[in-house]
Amino acid sequence: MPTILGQNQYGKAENRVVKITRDGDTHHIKDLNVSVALSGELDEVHYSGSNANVLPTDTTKNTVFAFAKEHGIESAEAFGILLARHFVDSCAPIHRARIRIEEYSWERIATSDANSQFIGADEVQHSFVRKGQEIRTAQITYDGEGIQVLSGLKGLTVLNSTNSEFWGYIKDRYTTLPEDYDRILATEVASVWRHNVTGAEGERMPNWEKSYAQAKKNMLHAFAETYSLSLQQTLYQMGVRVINARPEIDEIRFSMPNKHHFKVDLAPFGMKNEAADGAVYYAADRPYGLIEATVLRDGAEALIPVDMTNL
Ligand SMILES: O=c1[nH]c(=O)c2[nH]c(=O)[nH]c2[nH]1
Repeated sequence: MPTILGQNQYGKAENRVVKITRDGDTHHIKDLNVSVALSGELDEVHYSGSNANVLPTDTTKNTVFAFAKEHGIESAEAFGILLARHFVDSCAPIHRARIRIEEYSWERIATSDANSQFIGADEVQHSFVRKGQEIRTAQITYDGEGIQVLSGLKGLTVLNSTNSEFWGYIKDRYTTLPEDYDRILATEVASVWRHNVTGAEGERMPNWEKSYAQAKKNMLHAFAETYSLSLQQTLYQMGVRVINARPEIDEIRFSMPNKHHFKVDLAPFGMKNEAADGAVYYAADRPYGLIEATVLRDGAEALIPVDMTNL
């Protein structure tokens, strides 16, 4: 049976690069997990084993670390753009580069303790505690012409202890869920948004750090401020808020598990357990409802993949 090679890509995955920048005694930290995937004229290495067009994955790893030293890491997005352009523009057989980045954030340890050896300082300039909140993500793809920048986050867990209802749904012979007029709404937000940059010569890039902070802030505010009749409605409002607030973002997709909190039946113990009185809930971890949707600026093209598990 004749066979042919299909889609293929290669590169070094999960390069854990930590860059410290010193500003006098004040240190700054960038902590990234960078994965490189290259594609192009790579049929021969699969068919005959000829490595003539192969830039070793080991070299792609070295490039990540060397670029961190040479250029610094201003933001995950800016670093990813530099790398993607480098691989495609400097290596003829490579036609496309995809750089995926996870960023772990750190905050300074505050020491207002009188016994601290760092007298007078509220924060130790070189001591950090890992932030337990979300992981920031970025994916940059470059094909020699256009650039696509997807930014995002995952693991951002949020909860509203009221202002959420769920009722009026279809009821068939298998429906047992009681209608709820005051429930907990909790989810772990995973989101990816697309910037309307093209990579054209002379194009002004967004301030990536500010754009990220504002996108996150807007989605959190929308989560808190939406009186919710369903998680779907809340999700849509979160997307609307980001698109309306950030002109550089044209598309945003969310994957949000409904982290169910069920009121425990305390009737056997002669106790009422109502939301209005402050209830006790059982936090179930699975199964969970999984609510996913994209929100687009009117006229924008939907380009974020439906399955964003690996983004
Ligand atoms: O916000 C919700 N959306 C649903 O589609 C759904 N389905 C369900 O059982 N509970 C919920 N909650």
